[in-house]
Amino acid sequence: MATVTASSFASTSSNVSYGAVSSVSEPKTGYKKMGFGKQAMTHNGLRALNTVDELRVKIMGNSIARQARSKSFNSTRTGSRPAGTIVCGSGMNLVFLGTEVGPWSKTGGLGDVLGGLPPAMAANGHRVMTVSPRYDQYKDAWDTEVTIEVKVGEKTEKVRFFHCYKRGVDRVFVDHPLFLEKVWGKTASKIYGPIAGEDFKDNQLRFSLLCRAALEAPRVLNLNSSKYFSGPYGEEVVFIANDWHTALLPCYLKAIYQPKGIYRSAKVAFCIHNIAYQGRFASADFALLNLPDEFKSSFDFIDGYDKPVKGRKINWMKAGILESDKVLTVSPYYAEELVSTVEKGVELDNVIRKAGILGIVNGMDVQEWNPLTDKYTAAKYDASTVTDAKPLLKEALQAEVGLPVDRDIPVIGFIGRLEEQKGSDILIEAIPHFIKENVQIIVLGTGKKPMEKQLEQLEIKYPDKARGVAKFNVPLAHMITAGADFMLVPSRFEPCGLIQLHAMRYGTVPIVASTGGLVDTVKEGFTGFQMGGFNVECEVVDPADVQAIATTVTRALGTYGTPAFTEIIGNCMAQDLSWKRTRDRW
Ligand SMILES: Nc1ncnc2c1ncn2[C@@H]1O[C@H](COP(=O)(O)OP(=O)(O)O[C@H]2O[C@H](CO)[C@@H](O)[C@H](O)[C@H]2O)[C@@H](O)[C@H]1O
Ligand SMILES: OC[C@H]1O[C@H](O[C@H]2[C@H](O)[C@@H](O)[C@@H](O[C@H]3[C@H](O)[C@@H](O)[C@@H](O)O[C@@H]3CO)O[C@@H]2CO)[C@H](O)[C@@H](O)[C@@H]1O
Repeated sequence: MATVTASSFASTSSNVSYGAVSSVSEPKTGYKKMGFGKQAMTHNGLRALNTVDELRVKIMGNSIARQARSKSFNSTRTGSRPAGTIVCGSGMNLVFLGTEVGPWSKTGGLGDVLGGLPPAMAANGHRVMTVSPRYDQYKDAWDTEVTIEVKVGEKTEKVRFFHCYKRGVDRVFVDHPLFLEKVWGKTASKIYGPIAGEDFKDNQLRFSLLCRAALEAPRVLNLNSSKYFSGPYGEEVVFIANDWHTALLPCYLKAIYQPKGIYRSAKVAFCIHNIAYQGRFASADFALLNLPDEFKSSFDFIDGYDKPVKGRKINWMKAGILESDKVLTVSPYYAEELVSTVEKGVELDNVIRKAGILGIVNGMDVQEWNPLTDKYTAAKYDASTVTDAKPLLKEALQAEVGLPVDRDIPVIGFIGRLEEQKGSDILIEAIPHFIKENVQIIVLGTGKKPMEKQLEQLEIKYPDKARGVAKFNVPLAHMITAGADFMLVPSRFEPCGLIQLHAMRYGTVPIVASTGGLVDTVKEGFTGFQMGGFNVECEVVDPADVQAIATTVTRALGTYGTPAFTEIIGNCMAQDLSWKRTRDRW
């Protein structure tokens, strides 16, 4: 069988060539007609397929090509492959769909996963594409000049695809004013709404368009990105839809494509990164989605809340769960939690129980988060030099945020979106209980305005001890991860959490709430400190949780500078936290 090794991708830079395109007319495609026009693009790297039939011929050819390839991979490598056949390596054609894809767009961990997991899957021999919105004029992604037309709401929208090839992955960006003109690159804050907590009114249309485009991309983009794969991905595809924004993909697949004989064997995996965001809307909005009535029951949902309307509504995530072939989430413990109670499953526990769920713990992007090469930190280090580097990095961090510079004071960091999930409100109440210790604390986050205000108060209340930075600041996130001694993760719930993974790789000891992936990834006394589970009610700050933070922080500070602390740092840094660890399960 053909195998593609990680190292063969490691050095692969993009060899996508779009050639001379100036005189090429645009292929206008209309799904309604199921034809893609006859104007094939003549540039080297990419052309639009002429007809659906042509696509089918290619796919049939592909299975023949695959049989031949299993006899001799070398002949494929040396270029004897017939032009236009799809080469799938030994793996599958994977198409990840998400609203965030790092480093191009990110408000949090979803962007990290869509950034880091696909290259790991590519290195495992799969052909991998990600599809996400083009929120900015990305300087590294080129116009494929392939356009399609899709029905969104009551209108037919023209969508254009941009593309680049990085780390073995075809990164496809969906270009439409609903994304770029709304967001203009402000992807840390404006992907979902004008401000945190407020959604764009047309989000259903935006994400409907995204799902429609994602179903077209594997068919219409004739990608020749690497020497291992060529031609369109075709129909033998596994889609990996991520979170509620992508829940329409399995629905459109079943409603629009499969009845026409297209994507017959395609499968959809639906990955839940956060059950807290489900996409609940008024029932009447079902009409916007352009789905047949038989899908209504998958969306139908009743809750006791008035938002966005009282009582009966539609729930995108529910439909994503029910209409997909496989439901995944980002850690085994979170998978258990989701089906354990109504509260932890956020009223979808019964639906998930019915569908079944598999939890696979997240990996982290060890390329972006590497203490030996980190472009944002002043000293580079690994496990053998961590004790020398940490004091320098700590001093740089203290100076950066304006705290007294003193390498002997243990520093605690916090990084996260300021939502109830992350427990920053509990932390704020806990700080007075431990701030009298020899300690400094630096809190970085953006999100809900009242929580940002709480952060900004820290400096006023504890000028020599605490700083709150209400900004989305990637360099500072790296500096905190490297320069702090402890990383506090006081989440009410945490599907997986990447902060603690980043921290451990940098020899920064995590102090975590015992929930979700924090349970799976941080071992009490070995790689960090567990605080116990917190009250998941978001409206209250439970005094017991405040106390748990204070007690555990004091306990952790007690180990600072001891051989036990050094051992924990060593244990943290000795782990393989990369996607390699979990990609086989995926
Ligand atoms: N102000 C700021 N400035 C700079 N960087 C910031 C920042 N605030 C957050 N970040 C970054 O955003 C990422 C946060 O990732 P997490 O996985 O911890 O949480 P999130 O809740 O967003 O993700 C959800 O999805 C992921 C992926 O599945 C799950 O791990 C997680 O549990 C789930 O809640 C980190 O890379 C962090 O550095
Ligand atoms: O990567 C970080 C997270 O990004 C996603 O979460 C976003 C969510 O999907 C959006 O719907 C929106 O959430 C807002 C929600 O819709 C609104 O009703 C209100 O409750 O405020 C929410 C926050 O603004 O923004 C979320 C990001 O902030 C992704 O779904 C998560 O898995 C990721 O954790």
